Formats: sequence, structure tokens, C-alpha cells
Amino acid sequence: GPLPPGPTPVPILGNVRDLTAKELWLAATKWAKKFGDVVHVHVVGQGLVFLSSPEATMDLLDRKGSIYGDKPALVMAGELCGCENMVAFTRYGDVSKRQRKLLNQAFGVQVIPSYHPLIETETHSFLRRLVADPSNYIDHTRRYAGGLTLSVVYGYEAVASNDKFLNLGEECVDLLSNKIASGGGIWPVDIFPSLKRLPTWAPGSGFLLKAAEWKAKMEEFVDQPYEFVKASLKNGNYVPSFCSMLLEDKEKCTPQFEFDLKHTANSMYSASMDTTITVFLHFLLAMEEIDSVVGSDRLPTFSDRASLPFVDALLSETYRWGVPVPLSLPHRLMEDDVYRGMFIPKGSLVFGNIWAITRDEKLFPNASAFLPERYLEKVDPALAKKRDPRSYVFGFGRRRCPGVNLVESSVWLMVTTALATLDISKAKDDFGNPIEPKIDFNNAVFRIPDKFQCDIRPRSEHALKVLRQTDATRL
Ligand code: HEM
Repeated sequence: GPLPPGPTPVPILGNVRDLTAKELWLAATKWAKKFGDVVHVHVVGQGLVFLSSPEATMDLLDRKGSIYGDKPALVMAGELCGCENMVAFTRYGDVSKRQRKLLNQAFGVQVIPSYHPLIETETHSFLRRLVADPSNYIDHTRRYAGGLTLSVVYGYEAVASNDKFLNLGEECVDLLSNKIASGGGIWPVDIFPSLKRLPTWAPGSGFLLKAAEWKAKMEEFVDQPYEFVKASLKNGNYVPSFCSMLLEDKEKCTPQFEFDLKHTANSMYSASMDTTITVFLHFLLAMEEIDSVVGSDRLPTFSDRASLPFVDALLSETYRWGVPVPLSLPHRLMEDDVYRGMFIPKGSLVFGNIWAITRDEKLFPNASAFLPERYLEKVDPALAKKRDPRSYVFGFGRRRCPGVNLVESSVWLMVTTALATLDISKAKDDFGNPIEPKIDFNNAVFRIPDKFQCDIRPRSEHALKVLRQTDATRL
């Protein structure tokens, strides 16, 4: 059959000019409207397929997961910068299966309650920092996401903002999203792999020196927090964590097991950072109020969840409306495939267009509006699943986000505690008129809003007091 339809390519270069690093999901959604829910483009021969409906993502990425579960072999990010063993980059096979098994052991639904005390401590510290210094809300959210990951993964408590592991983590996440994967992560060496053999004196070989420098930094970040867990286990003074739990069974600790564990642990830092921040920033943009269940004398706890269906609806709508990773991460097709008569060649990079699905007017009427009540209507379970943004925003098939259960707890508590203690509204100008926030998106992978103006303050003196009663030994 023919390739799926798409915008007309130019000879050799293909659709290079149709692709953009800024909000590519908007262009992909326009193509879906014009050409249908399966669209093909190519860049110098590398096929890219965009799937823009629940049916196409489920038929291919979920049901045929065994051939759609690979990841692209990126020479620059993977081999040269040392990210090839990060979970999101591992090729489908033994390594990725072993890594995902470890992740499921540590983040399966039934294990998450054991992280609740840690999540509560981090959430309270975050809220205290936020009310003390609201204008730096992005830094506080970043610190929260980083601190929570260090605690859960390594049992490491970052007690100050200039903590060495927080700084190293931030430096590496920044390297990864703004340098290594910047502009969608396509480097000339990814298209012409032989460039990696350029001698370092040759013109145009600057990327090799950069890669060597970045690789050394990334290795530091893989090794140092892991060495911290090993040392604390040895001296018996450790906080239980993902690593300590898996290292306890000494018989299993082969070099291969430790290699997998070290890289799996490290992958979580970059995977949790920008995603969590995106959800919280969109939540700030769409604030609602909560009082009836929790009252004002205490902070919400996990036991309140069943009594707060509207908060769950609000969280669903924040996932849908914010769409943290609008094109998911690309899957690589491992064998030629035929779908509805269209030929999809082996090696194609396949994107689930989550943006198009979560903005589909048929599934989500008035899709650009923030309407949590859309989830309160009782519908049959099949339709409820189709309308649940969680079916899409965490990705698909065999590479679906393994952090989903952790996020469901941590983001829930963050949002509920913020609702209970803060008043969030538009900033005001000197005359007291509300300032409409200017929203722009400049990250190629995550839909993180650039900093916008926002007024964050404690809801009352009482709310401030309740917050201060939480463990204030942490900054
Ligand atoms: C709101 C928060 C989050 C969202 C929306 C999110 C979303 C995603 C998406 C869309 C993918 C790509 C899946 C695919 O390729 O089909 C992904 C992959 C991944 N996520 Fe998350 N994520 C979040 C938080 C987290 C957290 C907290 C962790 C770790 C504790 C995590 C760990 C990972 C890992 C390791 C991968 C790579 C999986 C693989 O390639 O096999 N994520 N995530």
C-alpha cells in the first residue's frame, strides 16, 4: 500500500521545512485535520509518523506494542553524550525490559503508599517556600520535583536549595533538554553517523568536544547519588528508597544488576522534573477553590481523596488542558507494518499526538476551556476510559510512563494542599486591574509555559499557621 498521507516533501531534504522545534504538536494537529489521523513526513529519508486519534494510538502503539516499543538510536544523545542507558533512550530488548521490571517493582500501585510520608514532607516544605517567596514559584516547583525524586529514588534528603545533588541534577536536566536534545534533538551526526569518526582537529568537529564534556557530567550524575546509597547502606544509616529496597537482596547484586539499577535510578530525575513542573504551572493557571471537605484547621491527607471527587476531576482536567508531553516520546517501529491499507516502513519514528487527542472536540466538547466538571458526568466505563486523559498523557504501549503511579500520589497531594492553603489569582497592575498572563511555550518536548505573572498568597493567617506547624526543619 501507499505511505500514509502528509504534507508534500521537497527532494532529498523531505519535510525539513515543515518541522519546527516550537510547538510542533500544533503543526501535527493541523496535518491531522487536513490528511487524517495517520500522517507521514520524512527528514532526509527518516520517516516520522504522527498518530492523532485514540483509535490509531491504541491499534498501533498499544495493541502492536511488541513491534512499536523500540526507541530511536540517537548517536549524539545516546552514544556520544552517554544517555544510551537512560530508560527513555534504551532500545527495545533485554536492557529496556530489565529496567522496566525494576521500575514496576518500585513504583507499582501497591508500593506507592510506602512513599506517602516522604511525599507529605516534600509537599509541606514546598508550600512553605512558596508562601515565603511566591515570586520564585518556578524555582520552588523545580526544587520540589528534584527533592522528591532524590528522596524516593536514593533516600537522599536535600536540606538546602544549594544542595550538591540538586545542583548537579539541575545542571544535567538543563544539559539534556536545552543542549543535547535542543531543537528536537536532531544533530547532523544522527543523520550521518560516520561524522562521529571526524578527527577532533577537523572543521565542524566541535560537537565531539562538547559531547565529551557533557558525557563526563552525565556520568557524574549517574554515579555520585548511587555511591551515596551504597555508602549509607554499608554504614546502616539509610532512609528506605527505590535503590536501598532493590540492593537489600545481596544475592541479586551482580555487576549487570547494579548497572541496570544505577541507570534506571538516574533516568527518573530528568523524567520527573519538567513533567511535574508543567502540571503544577498549568494548575496555577487554572486555579479553583476547595473548602468543604478539609475545612481550614488541617492540611489534606491521602485519606481525604475518596471524599474529594472534584479535586480528582480538576487533576484530570489539568493533565488534559496542560498536556505535559504533547507528542509523547517517539517510538521506533521494528518491522514493516500495514495499517488500514497504508504501508508504515520499519525504522519509522512514531509519535502519539496527545495534543490532537486531548483537544478533540468530539471527545472533549469546548476542548480549549478548563472544565473539570466534564468528568463528573456518569458514563459507561468504556467511554469513561476513552475520556480519561490518563489513557494518553503518560504515553503508550510498552514505553508508557513508569512514573504514573508516583505522579498520581505526588501531584494529587501538591494540588490539594495548594488549594487548601493558597489564594492564587491573576497579578494586578498599579491600578489594581488584573493582568492577563502572557503564555508562551518554548520547549521542544515539554509544554512548559514560560514564566507568567501570578499572585500567590496564603489564604489566611490561619492557613499560614497550619502550614508553619508542619516540620519546618527543612528549608
Ligand atoms: C505529570 C508527570 C509525568 C508525565 C505527564 C509523564 C509522561 C511521560 C510520557 C508521555 C512518556 C513517554 C512514553 C512513551 O514513550 O510512550 C514518559 C516516559 C517516561 N517517564 Fe514519565 N511522566 C511524568 C512523570 C514521571 C515521573 C515522576 C517519573 C519517575 C519517577 C517518570 C519516569 C519516566 C520514564 C523512566 C520514562 C521512559 C519510559 C520508557 O521509555 O520505557 N515520569 N513519561
